[in-house]
Amino acid sequence: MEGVDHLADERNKAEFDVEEMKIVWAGSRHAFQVSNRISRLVANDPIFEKSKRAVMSRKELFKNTLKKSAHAWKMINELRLSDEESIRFRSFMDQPGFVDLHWGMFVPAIKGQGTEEQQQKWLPLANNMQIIGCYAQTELGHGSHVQGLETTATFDPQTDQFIIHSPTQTSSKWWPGGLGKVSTHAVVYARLITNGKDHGVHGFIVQLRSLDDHSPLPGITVGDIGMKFGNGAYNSMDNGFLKFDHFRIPRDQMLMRLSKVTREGKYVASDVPRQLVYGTMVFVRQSIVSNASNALSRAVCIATRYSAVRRQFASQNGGTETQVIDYKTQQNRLFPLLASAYAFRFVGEWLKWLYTDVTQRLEASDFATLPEAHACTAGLKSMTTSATADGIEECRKLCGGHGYLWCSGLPELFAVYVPACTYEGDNVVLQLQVARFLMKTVSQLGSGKAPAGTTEYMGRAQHLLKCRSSVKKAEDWLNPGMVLEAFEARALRMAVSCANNLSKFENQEQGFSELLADLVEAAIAHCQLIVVSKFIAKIEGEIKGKGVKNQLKNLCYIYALHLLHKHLGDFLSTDSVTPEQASLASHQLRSLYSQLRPNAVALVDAFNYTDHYLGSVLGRYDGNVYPKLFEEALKDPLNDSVVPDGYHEYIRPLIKQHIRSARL
Ligand SMILES: CCCCCCCCCCCCCCCCCCC/C=C/C(=O)SCCNC(=O)CCNC(=O)[C@H](O)C(C)(C)COP(=O)(O)OP(=O)(O)OC[C@H]1O[C@@H](n2cnc3c(N)ncnc32)[C@H](O)[C@@H]1OP(=O)(O)O
Ligand SMILES: Cc1cc2nc3c(=O)[nH]c(=O)nc-3n(C[C@H](O)[C@H](O)[C@H](O)COP(=O)(O)OP(=O)(O)OC[C@H]3O[C@@H](n4cnc5c(N)ncnc54)[C@H](O)[C@@H]3O)c2cc1C
Repeated sequence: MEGVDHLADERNKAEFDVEEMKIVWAGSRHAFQVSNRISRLVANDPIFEKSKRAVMSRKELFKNTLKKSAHAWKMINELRLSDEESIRFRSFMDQPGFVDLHWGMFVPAIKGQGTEEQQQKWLPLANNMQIIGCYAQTELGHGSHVQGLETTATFDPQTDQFIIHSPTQTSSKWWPGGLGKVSTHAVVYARLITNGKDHGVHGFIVQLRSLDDHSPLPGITVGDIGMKFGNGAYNSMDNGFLKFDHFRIPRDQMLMRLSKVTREGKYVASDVPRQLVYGTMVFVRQSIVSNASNALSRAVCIATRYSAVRRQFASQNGGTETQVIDYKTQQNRLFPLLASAYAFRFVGEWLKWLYTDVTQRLEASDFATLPEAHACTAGLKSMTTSATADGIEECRKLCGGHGYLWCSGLPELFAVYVPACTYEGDNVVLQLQVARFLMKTVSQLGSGKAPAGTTEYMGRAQHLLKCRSSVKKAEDWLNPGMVLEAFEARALRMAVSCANNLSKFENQEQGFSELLADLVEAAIAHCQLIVVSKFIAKIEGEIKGKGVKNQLKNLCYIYALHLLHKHLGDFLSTDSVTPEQASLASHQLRSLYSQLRPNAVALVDAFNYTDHYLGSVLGRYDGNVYPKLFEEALKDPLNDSVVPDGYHEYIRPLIKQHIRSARL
């Protein structure tokens, strides 16, 4: 029934102040107000309608993205929206497009790697979108191995120019978003060569297309790399290829904040770590962690509301059928994902703080925390995106058959989200960076250099390598100290075990490659510890609103104990818990699920998502699922006619042939 809230009973059960939880979720009252206002602004504008994306051709979808982006830009300017509001605007617009790379990577690359002079020249043009840029790093032959890139930038002292060239087919740029059809400029990563010497990979600002008619400049071959996974989905983005044929740019278009080439062709490296050339990736990895909580919370919101609407099988005493959310199996699959969405939100907030802190330190030439910032951004990007991609797919299954329908919103969400496990660094490659960092930290234990930040716990190795968990009853698993100790012991023991095994190899690099799988596991254990510890820190802070803290505590322990259950092998094999303690954890987890159950719908309402943003018939706020599923079905182009196109060519002859042969 239209206008009826089919989830009203669920909402009435809530034991906490949902409005206050909305503020916790948003991060602050101000952030909530911005999100609330901007999400409704987007939802109420018909230009941002998105339900037809699955049936649009690639060209229609791309043009629709251009239209939406241009309209968004007009509104942003007319309404004089702040940066924060504009970022929210883009997020609620919910359509991947060239603007993401322009604002998300091109502009940050110039800010991070350009000199003051270069920033003054290029940023006003980029900020006004008089030029549109992308981030052209990956090539056909190399993505992960950045030092293996083949594009060259050779300095020509005669003309004071760099000659940008793609010497092989594998050196063609391949994948950059916004490159295929839109970008006028790119930050291109190429091997810098001066006087015949290769100085490794550096960034250059390169104009690709004419600002008059958009045609590629002579010496540039550029286009789109073709359709990607899923209908609609990430196909709104023009990921592109790019080949240079001895293309010339002025010397001052090398991004020279970190190192430079003089008029005479002398290469001058500054004393800052060369890894700062990877700074844009660190920035984006940090933002991807916050985005993981957005994507996962959307999927969880859909699956939770639908699980409360959906009923299957009568209870034993007859009567009404059971809401599927009441099955313990459903809770065991769904509630940890709900808890993960909150966990990733809070670790995302913390990572933003860490990123701001390291940026300020770098400006003051303090590079001490750079390795940790790299390890945290890489590891958390990897861990949260993998868990989110798996979580979205689990939510689809939690919605049964209807979850597979496009209008559930879940297939498209999955198709758009899943490349996050690959872009900005393949998730395994990134965990190996964390593992390297951990092995270095372990090797320095006892050297007098106390580990700090997220590896501080390793400084308590003497205790953590020996301790036995003191959990004796199920409620002990609600003790933050006991939970943390189990996670710290597991992470440290896995890292130390890897380090011990590594030390048995004469050649460290060979040992590292033999032990890759174990190293990844150790890195994941460390990252999970970070997420658990930041969630615990959150619930130990000040939290307003009736019952809000209590709900967050339940979510925090569900998050931690489900990880313990999922990775029980690690916890048992490292003796971090006993089988009896593990069984007490499972008991506690079941009890937490029961406590969470009446609050489940209210906990997803706290995300404050509009129906437009969710884009799901199953996740509608009012729970009016069945009539709307019919409405959606009837909108499908196949239902435009009763007898389908192709009947006369292909169905009728078959049937007629059958009738003829049956008569014979
Ligand atoms: C119209 C509306 C407008 C409104 C406006 C709205 C605004 C909208 C904003 C939108 C924002 C959206 C956000 C963006 C969306 C993103 C979309 C995705 C697009 C995807 C882009 C990409 O994928 S770009 C390409 C990414 N590529 C990679 O990630 C490559 C992965 N590989 C690497 O990073 C590295 O090569 C490595 C980490 C694998 C290292 O390899 P290697 O060992 O060979 O390294 P080195 O020898 O170079 O270095 C070794 C040494 O350095 C340390 N190190 C490595 N990386 C770093 C680092 N980043 N920082 C610090 N240190 C680093 C490494 O650990 C080693 O240290 P040792 O001590 O020597 O061990
Ligand atoms: C949707 C999308 C958007 C993108 N946008 C951009 C963009 O805007 N700009 C840009 O420059 N790039 C972009 N990329 C490229 C992206 O950054 C790379 O694809 C990514 O970094 C992975 O690199 P790769 O493709 O070389 O994977 P590969 O490294 O070839 O990975 C293949 C397999 O090998 C494994 N592997 C590789 N190295 C190791 C190792 N050392 N140890 C163990 N296993 C290993 C990986 O785990 C993986 O299983 C985009 C990619 C996608 C999918």
